[in-house]
Amino acid sequence: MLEIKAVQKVFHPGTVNENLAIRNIDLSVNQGEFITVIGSNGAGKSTLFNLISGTLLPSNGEIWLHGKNVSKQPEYKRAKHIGRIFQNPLLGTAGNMSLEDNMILALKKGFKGLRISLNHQMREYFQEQLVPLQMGLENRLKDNVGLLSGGQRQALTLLMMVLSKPDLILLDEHTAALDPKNAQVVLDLTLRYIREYGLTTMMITHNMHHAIQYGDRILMMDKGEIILDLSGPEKQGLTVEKLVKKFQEIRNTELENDELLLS
Ligand SMILES: Nc1ncnc2c1ncn2[C@@H]1O[C@H](COP(=O)(O)OP(=O)(O)OP(=O)(O)O)[C@@H](O)[C@H]1O
Repeated sequence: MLEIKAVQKVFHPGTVNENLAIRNIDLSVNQGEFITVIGSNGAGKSTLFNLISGTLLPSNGEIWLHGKNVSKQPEYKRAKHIGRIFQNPLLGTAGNMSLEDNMILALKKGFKGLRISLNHQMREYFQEQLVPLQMGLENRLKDNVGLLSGGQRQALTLLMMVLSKPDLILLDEHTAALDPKNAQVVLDLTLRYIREYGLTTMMITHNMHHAIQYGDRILMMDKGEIILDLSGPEKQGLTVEKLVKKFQEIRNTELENDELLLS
């Protein structure tokens, strides 16, 4: 469903600050696949997501989504098909709008153009959706989202993303800014939604244990390249130690820092 063909991204080309952030990436993502993405700081993970979502356009190469070349398509057009959640819990929802208004916006996006208005039935539907979060949000439909905690807000962002029925979801360290308890709640919810709705997902994490434990496939990035791409039995037998060893074999070097090992 997503094809990345020989994509490169150069920042500040032709200047002293020229930076080849994405070297030459080929990647094919299948429908329903759950991919974890790891790599040290500056490896190019977020830049790759920016290229997929259209925040950035590639310097070379092509990006295809559902058989369509979207390489030059602006972000707002791709946003109909791609849901993205960032580390910052404030980014996915509008803090100055109520929960119900936020949710109706997400629902409208999911029904792509249908007129939907907020009525009693809709409120009941929203409440039904919020109950499983176990955060009491079903009783706070009229509260401004700005009043919610970071964990509550990130859980709401996830729910809204599911309501908007994206074809592909990009999770950019979306639990990293939360305290451990809320991070686990949001991660569990993420895994539940991915399973229940068969969401095609790419998830950046600095937690190698999570990267190994979850998903069908693991990508390791380094210096703008995908240096490891494991799935099936190869992924099942992985441990953090084996991953580190593989990195060292591929790069013929010690890890430059222990960022990859943070857990
Ligand atoms: N908008 C930008 N302008 C210039 N350089 C950028 C820009 N965005 C990223 N870079 C550079 O591209 C390289 C890759 O950065 P990127 O943010 O993709 O790494 P990352 O793997 O997501 O790292 P981290 O784990 O620290 O978030 C870095 O050298 C970074 O400085």
